[in-house]
Formats: sequence, structure tokens, C-alpha cells
Amino acid sequence: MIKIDVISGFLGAGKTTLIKKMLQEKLHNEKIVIIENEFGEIGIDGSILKISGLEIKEINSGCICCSLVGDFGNAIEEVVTRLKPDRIIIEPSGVGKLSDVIKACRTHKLKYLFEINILAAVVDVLKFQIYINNFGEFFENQIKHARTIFLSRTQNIDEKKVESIAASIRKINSSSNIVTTPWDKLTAEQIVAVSEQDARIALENQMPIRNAVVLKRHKDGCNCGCHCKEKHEHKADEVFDVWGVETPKVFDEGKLKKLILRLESKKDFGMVLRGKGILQVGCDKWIQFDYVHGETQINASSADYTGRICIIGSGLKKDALHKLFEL
Ligand SMILES: Nc1nc2c(ncn2[C@@H]2O[C@H](COP(=O)(O)OP(=O)(O)OP(=O)(O)O)[C@@H](O)[C@H]2O)c(=O)[nH]1
Repeated sequence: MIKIDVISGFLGAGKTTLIKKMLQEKLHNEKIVIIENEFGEIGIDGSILKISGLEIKEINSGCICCSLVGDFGNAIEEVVTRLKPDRIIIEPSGVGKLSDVIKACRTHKLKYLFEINILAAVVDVLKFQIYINNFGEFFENQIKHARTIFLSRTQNIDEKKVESIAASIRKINSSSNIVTTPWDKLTAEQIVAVSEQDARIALENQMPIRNAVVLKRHKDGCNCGCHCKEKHEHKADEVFDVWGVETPKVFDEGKLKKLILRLESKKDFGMVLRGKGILQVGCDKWIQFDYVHGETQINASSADYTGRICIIGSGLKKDALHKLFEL
């Protein structure tokens, strides 16, 4: 049986970071294929994970829960029949619903060839409240259907706050394991062990196969993140925007750092939830940037086939973004 591990989590929560840790420290002896699903046509995570030298299948230009159920099914079929790995790790888009990924796996025509093993959600403690308030429909869905919840950035807040967030998560999902220790204090062995605990039993309880889509009514003032009047269950592309470009432009590194910081301005660019890119900043010099509100990381990167930027948010002002990067 091929193991399927799903590592979900909202935009910028730390999914790729967690997967990298598992791969580098624990799973490097297994034959693994990663299915990456990014919301937007510009895939960045595939390049980041590529350094591990693994087979990566990217499904871009939408998310599994919207229009890509077919593509996701085809990707699984191709991986299962052609590559025959020991394990498939799926990183759904940050705005994907974990319940949709589970459903797509459980109803797949080749489901007898694989079993869902890890069902994890990564939750950024610094953004917990803001995401619950603004994008609760997507955020809570990931928490609710996960068997294991990894809190990220717990090293950046005091333990009382971590406790209170863990208690709020318990109210949404009372049976999950909640990992509160900063990951660098844990071995990948511990991470995989806690994630694999009772996974199958939990899945049976959580996800009875449904033949019909149950529509969730949303009320006035609810926290799903959309602005529409009709009552319906939302797809990610109704709530979130994506702006992505490929560019050969060579940026000035100092200037680039400053303009990435300007993404904080909701007034100028809309609500930017996540930004990432791989860009050339000199003759043989490339950087990779990671933007999450209140936190920007810029690291050296190896050269890529061209420069790429991907911005995800709500109510994005795309023309302003174009101008910002002087494209
Ligand atoms: N300090 C700190 N930084 C973290 C932690 N987890 C992730 N990061 C940083 O947060 C940024 C986003 O992390 P990713 O692993 O790319 O997040 P992701 O969930 O894969 O993001 P998307 O799939 O693009 O939405 C990166 O710069 C990480 O280095 C953490 O626990 N502590």
C-alpha cells in the first residue's frame, strides 16, 4: 500500500518548511513523490523542494477544492501507476479545504492502491485570530479535518498565548494531536511518529463518504471571508485573489527588499496574505523571498529558469502590484 500524507495549512503557515524537515531528516530513504498544489499559475514551492532531489508533481492554476479535482485525480493516477512510490506527500494550496482533498482521495478510482496516512494541518499561532475572523471557512476546515495540528512560530509568543490558541483549536477539533513545541526542538522521527498515530481510525471517524455536497449556509456577518450576498459554500477562488508573473528582470536587491515590505499596505495593494518569489538580483545572484504579514525572509537561491513572483490575498490591487515591481 502506498502511504498518502497530506500536509495542509493556511497561506504561509509553514507546510513546505515542515515537509522539508521530514524529508531531510527522516524520509530520505523512502521513494517519495510530492504533489504540490499552489493557488495561482506560478509554482514556487516545487523549486524550493527540488533541492531535495525528489520527484515533484505540481498542480498550479487553481486549487484542488475549486476546479482542479480532475487534475488532482489524474496526478494521483499517474504517480500511483507510473512512479509507484512508497509514499506520496500532498501539499494542498494554503486556501484549499482539507475535507476536499480527503474526499478526492477516498473516492479515487485507484483508492485500493493507497491509504491515507498522515493528515496534518500547520497553524501559524501569530495569525490564528486574524485568520479565524477573516477566513474562518477555509482555516477551520483544515483544523477540523486534521489528525495532527502543528503550531508554527510558537517560539515567537509566550506560552500562555500558545495555551489559549491550543484551547481554541480543541474546540474546533477535540481529537487531534496538537504539537506546540518549536520544530527545531523536535526530531523528524518525533514529527512523523506523532502524525502517524491512529491516523486511519481518525480518518474513518472524520470522513464518512458523502454522495452529495452538503451546502453550508452562511449568515450575515459570518467569518467566511467572502463579500457575496448568496448563501453557499465558498470556493477558494471566490474569496482569494492571486497575482503572479514570470519575469527575466534583474532587480536591485536593496530596492527589492524595500518594495517587498510595502506589501503590508492594505490601502495600496489590498490584503496581501502571502507573497513569494524567486528573482535574479545580480549577474549570477538569485534570491528567494517569503512574505507573510509582519514577517519577510529573503535568502540566497540557486538560479531558476526565469524569475517568478506570486502574491495571494483578498481584494488585491493587481495594477498596483505590477507597478510596485516595476514590470
Ligand atoms: N520563525 C519561524 N518561521 C517559520 C516557521 N515556519 C515557517 N516559517 C517561515 O515562514 C515562511 C513561510 O513558510 P512556508 O513553509 O513556505 O509556508 P507554506 O505554508 O508552505 O506557505 P504556502 O504554501 O506558500 O502558503 C518561510 O519564510 C519560513 O521560513 C516557524 O515555525 N518559525
